[in-house]
Parts: sequence; structure tokens; C-alpha cells
Amino acid sequence: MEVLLRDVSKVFPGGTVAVDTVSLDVRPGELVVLLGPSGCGKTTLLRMVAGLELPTSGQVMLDGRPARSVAFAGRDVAMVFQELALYRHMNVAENIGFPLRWAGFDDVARHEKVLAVASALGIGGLLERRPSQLSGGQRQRVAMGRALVRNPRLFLMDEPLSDLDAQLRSELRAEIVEVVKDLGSTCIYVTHDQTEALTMADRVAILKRGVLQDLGPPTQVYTRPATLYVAAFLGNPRMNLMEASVGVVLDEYVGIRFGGQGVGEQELRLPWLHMQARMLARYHGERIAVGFRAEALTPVGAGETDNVLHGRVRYLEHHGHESLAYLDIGSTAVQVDETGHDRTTRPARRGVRGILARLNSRPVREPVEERISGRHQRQPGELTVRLAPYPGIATGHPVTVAVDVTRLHFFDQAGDRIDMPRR
Ligand SMILES: Nc1ncnc2c1ncn2[C@@H]1O[C@H](COP(=O)(O)OP(=O)(O)OP(=O)(O)O)[C@@H](O)[C@H]1O
Repeated sequence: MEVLLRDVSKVFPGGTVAVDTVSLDVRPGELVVLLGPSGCGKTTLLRMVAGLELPTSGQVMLDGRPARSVAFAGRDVAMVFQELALYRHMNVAENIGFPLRWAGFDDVARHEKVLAVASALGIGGLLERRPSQLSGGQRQRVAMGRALVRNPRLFLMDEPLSDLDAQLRSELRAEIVEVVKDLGSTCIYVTHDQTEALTMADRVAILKRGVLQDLGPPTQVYTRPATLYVAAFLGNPRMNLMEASVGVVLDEYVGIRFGGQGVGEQELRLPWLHMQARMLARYHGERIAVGFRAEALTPVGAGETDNVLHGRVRYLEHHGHESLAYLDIGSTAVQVDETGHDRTTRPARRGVRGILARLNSRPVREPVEERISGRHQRQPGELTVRLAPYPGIATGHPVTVAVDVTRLHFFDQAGDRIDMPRR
């Protein structure tokens, strides 16, 4: 089934703009994940596709017909929610088979279909049990089975795995994709978990405060995030985002200059012939945001001089298979507002204008310390660098990293990617 959203907005009474002018085309058989923080409008968007909510403006069409008429008319659309609604007095087989009873299947046909779906989901041996006798993961599979048994042409799933532990989530992620693809159904899957989005989706749609920020295959949104917001939201460890100024030396290179606090100004050079250099050159004399993923950074000896940054270890985190060093390079971090909080006024269309708020360029606020695990409060101007496990260095230690300048991300003052066409 094809799902088409054209300039869809939803404003709730009271003025909350839950969804803001979203256009999205989900192709038949495609699995699109709606990703974003709590409150960004994912559920509202899904409910409009399900016909449970009417848009304030814009159109939601399923195979060319208004969503509401399709969803209420037939059995083509199935939803799975985070809050499961299994019938407590029915056993697993009856729960899964319930929609078939409605559809008029006889006992034998129903039993066959229930068994096939339950086996595919690994709960074939639990058909006689009541929901109260199942684990959370098993209950989730029953709910999935009840949706699947109808062979719907469109699946709408709203955080179906969020109550489960990490191991189960990862198992079920793979199962859901397999089953949905086997059926050839279209699927829109809502989550705030980027791992789910990046592992399951054919395409990911990233929302912030109701506004669509980026749409594309996982590799695209990860490697070429369209906005500063998406860059900051996706990836683990997070992308480091620093302020820099651009200086062109014609026919030679484009210099990207950082900071100057404590360590002195540092410069990276993009060779003139590099495609990105031409695009950056338009920003000569301006300040931009530069994004570094850990993949672009390699620790090197202190003597290296070619496109390196020097820093000092502010924190170390040991994750067993690797250690992460957070380096102070004396530059200023870009602060990105990642919340999806309520708002009652319409923001600038892209919603990210003005997020290049400068933080105070103060030195390290708290005593330098080392932590064995867990997240620490991000400080201005840190670079996250992957090191070998337990590298035998300490906080305060100087570290030099080589920067692969072809893997940097550049964003303008409006938060738009610099190699994207200007709007
Ligand atoms: N019926 C409603 N009346 C008024 N405001 C609503 C209603 N439903 C949702 N909202 C508001 O609309 C915004 C989007 O909510 P929505 O549930 O779509 O977000 P979400 O991204 O699914 O969040 P979560 O991940 O927390 O479920 C929020 O600010 C929410 O408070």
C-alpha cells in the first residue's frame, strides 16, 4: 500500500502544533521509521495515517484514497502499540485469531493461520497460555501475531518494543523486519531509538517539533545529515560539533579555524581541489559549525603536523572493547536544542535557525576525573576519539589526532548542511 502525506499539519486545541507541514511518500512494501525525541509528533502522525486523527490541514492518502475511509472500511491496516491490549481472558491462540473470527474464518482455517504466525514468531508452543502467564517479550509477540494474522497491507507500529530489555529488542527488531518483508506489507514504525531506526528502516524520517528534518536511507541520514539537528541526534558516540571560521587561500586550500582558547588557534586545511572546499569557500570570513564523528579521527604521534588537532584528555570512558577519550581542543562547542518540547507558536520553517548558540568559552568547570563507564555531562569544545581499550593514558594527557578532512560535516548558521542545495 502506498502512503502519501502532503503538507500535513495537526494543531491541537490549545494551540500545540504537533505536526507541521509534513510531506512524505511511503512506497508500497517500504519500511519507514519515524524517529525523533518524545513529543516531536511521531504518534500524532501515525494516528493520522491510521485515520484515528484528522489533519488540521493537508492530506493523508492510502493508495490514493483518504486515510480515514480506508482505515475504517477494511482490514488492510493493522496497528501495534506500545501499550498492549491483549484480551486477558483469552489464551494466546484466541488472542491471535481474534481478528480472523471477526472476518468470518472457520475454526480449521483460523487454527492453521494462527499456528503459522505463532511459529514464525517463536511462540508456537505457548498457544494455550493466558497473557498473565507470558513474559513481556512473549506478550509483545502475541500482539504482533494478532496484527500479522490478517496479512494487512499496511502496518503501523508505535514503539512496540520500548518496554523490553535490550536483548529482546534486538531479537524482535530482526523478526519484525523479516516478517513484514515476507508479507510484502508497507510499514511505518515509530521510535525514539536511533538504533531501531538505523537497523530496521529502508528510510528514516527524522522529526523535530513536528517538522520533518531529514528523510533518507540510514546510511544517508548518518553520513550526510541534512541539518545540524540530525547530525547531533544520530550516532553513538554523538557527533562533536564545533564552531569554526572559514578562510580561503585561493587555489591552495580552505582553512577551517578553531578556537584559540588555551591551546591557541588550530587550523585544518581542505585542499582546493576537494569538492567540499569549493562549497565552503562561499563562507569565507563567516562562522560555521563543523561536525566530527569519531570515525574521522585517528590518534597519532605528537610530531605529526598535517591536518591534526592537539588536545588534552578531559575524560576517559572505558567500554571494554574500546576506550573513548574526550579531548579539549580549546574550541567552542555548538549547542543544539534537541528537545521536542511543547510549543504553541510556529518556528522558522526548518526549526533549527539560531541554534548556533555560543557557549561561554570557559575552561573546564569541574575537577578533571576519569570514569569507568556511563555518560558524563558534555563540555564545550570536546572531540570524542576512539582509542584502543585501556590505552594507559590519563586525564590531562596531551593527545594529537589526525583528522580526515574529507569526512567532516559542515553546517551554516541556519543549521543546514553546506553541501545541500540552498533553500
Ligand atoms: N490530544 C492531544 N491534545 C493536545 N495535545 C496533544 C494531544 N496529543 C498529543 N499532543 C501534543 O502534541 C505533541 C506531539 O505529541 P506526540 O504524542 O505525537 O509525540 P511523540 O513524538 O509520539 O511523543 P512520545 O514519543 O512521547 O510518544 C506533544 O507536544 C503532545 O503533548
